[in-house]
Amino acid sequence: MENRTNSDVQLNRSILIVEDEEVIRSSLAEFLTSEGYETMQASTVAKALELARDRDFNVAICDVQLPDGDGIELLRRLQNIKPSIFVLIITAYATVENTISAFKAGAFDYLVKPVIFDDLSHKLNRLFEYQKIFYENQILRRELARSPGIEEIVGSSKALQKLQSTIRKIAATNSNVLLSGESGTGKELFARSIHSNGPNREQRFLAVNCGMRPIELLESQLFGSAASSLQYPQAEQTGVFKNADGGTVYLDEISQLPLGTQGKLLRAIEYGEILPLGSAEPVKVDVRLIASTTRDLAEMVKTGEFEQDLFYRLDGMKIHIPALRERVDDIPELVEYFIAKHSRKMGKRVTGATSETIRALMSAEWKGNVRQLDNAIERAVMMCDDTLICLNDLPPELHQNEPPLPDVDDLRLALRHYERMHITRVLKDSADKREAAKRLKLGLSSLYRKIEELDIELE
Ligand SMILES: Nc1ncnc2c1ncn2[C@@H]1O[C@H](COP(=O)(O)OP(=O)(O)OP(=O)(O)O)[C@@H](O)[C@H]1O
Repeated sequence: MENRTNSDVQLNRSILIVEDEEVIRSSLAEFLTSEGYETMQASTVAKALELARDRDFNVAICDVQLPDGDGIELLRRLQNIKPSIFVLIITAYATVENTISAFKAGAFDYLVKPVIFDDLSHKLNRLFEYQKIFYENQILRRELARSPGIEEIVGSSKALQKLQSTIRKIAATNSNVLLSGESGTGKELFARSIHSNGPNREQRFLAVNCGMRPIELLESQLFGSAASSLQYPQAEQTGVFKNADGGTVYLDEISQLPLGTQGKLLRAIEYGEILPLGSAEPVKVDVRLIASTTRDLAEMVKTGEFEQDLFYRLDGMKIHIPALRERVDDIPELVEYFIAKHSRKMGKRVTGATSETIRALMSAEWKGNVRQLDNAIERAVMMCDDTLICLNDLPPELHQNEPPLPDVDDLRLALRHYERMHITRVLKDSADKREAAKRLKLGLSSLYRKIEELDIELE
């Protein structure tokens, strides 16, 4: 557990001043510098947004009337770029309308012109005090939510909710389970969750990778071996089936289990009995078996690579974990979770990602699924010099080939852009349009209509 206390929260004391009147702007800058703050100055909305993208600050003081827009609109756009920003609005008159619209838009407080420095100083002190408590609470909430040892399955897409509900039902039964899905989708995490929600949660959960070779080592790891027979002195003598007696054995990538070993496993399932290597004495065991596979076991039965009876024993309780690209709605939550995890580990204060970064992450292919996303975020947190991860912090392959993202706020245009990117990618990855339509869960004629509507170029 990380030893972080509330007093570790170090606030960034840079302030952006957005004011078109040069005299007011520079006198504010001079006063704030003398109070120990770092300042940046902008005279227009455009310049303020440019600075917000490039520089690190979390407080802005904005005039309500600017040559190219108004301060309230600027506040909204600043919050899009830096969601954690605190804004003080400067108004010419303290009218009720002005004040209400500033607070409604999310301003922390407002100042009336001419700005009284004492008043400004007082409001900034209050703001920084509040900001400190805000960050401390955020850290505490995360610490509480992510206590080590508790397996957390992150995401709330429809697919994941359905999966969680199936898992809860299956977990309670103590039956054997087969988890299928691409590498990195979270099969082991789900296996642990099944175990810890099951009746034998107090007992052990032991995992073995079925790709382990040579076969004797794998078998002695699984079923144990009589001491005299040990060719491999490092092998376990008791084996995981016995060590996990009463609990769960997780067989990772069961498709790699040699045929001979599959027969022995079937015996363990059917009769609750194992035969340690080099022993003539069967040993009784009572374990829940959870196996995972990235391959289609039914196909392997057809080609004679997988024992049919073992397949039937496992396939009854099969759960498929969808690939990450099939549940993109989980990505923002996973990103937040991994940012918190890695920034805590690295002692950094990265609190999120810009919306264009989230968009890029949601349109990536994620062949390595959640594991690849976890690695990408770890790298991004390491690269990030700000409080928010931006596109350039991502591994190059994740943003170099992206078509330019629309610089628009219009939701319909942004969705159209995303839809176009998504359909183009699925088309590229599919053998033909029929397959693409199936993957997109669209009728073939709807796919043709989309291609035309969205002006998608076909290769
Ligand atoms: N929904 C999730 N929430 C949080 N972390 C996740 C989630 N899914 C996967 N992970 C994390 O992603 C990584 C890969 O998951 P895991 O090892 O369970 O995948 P797997 O499908 O068993 O992979 P493989 O087939 O390669 O063994 C782990 O660090 C896991 O904790």
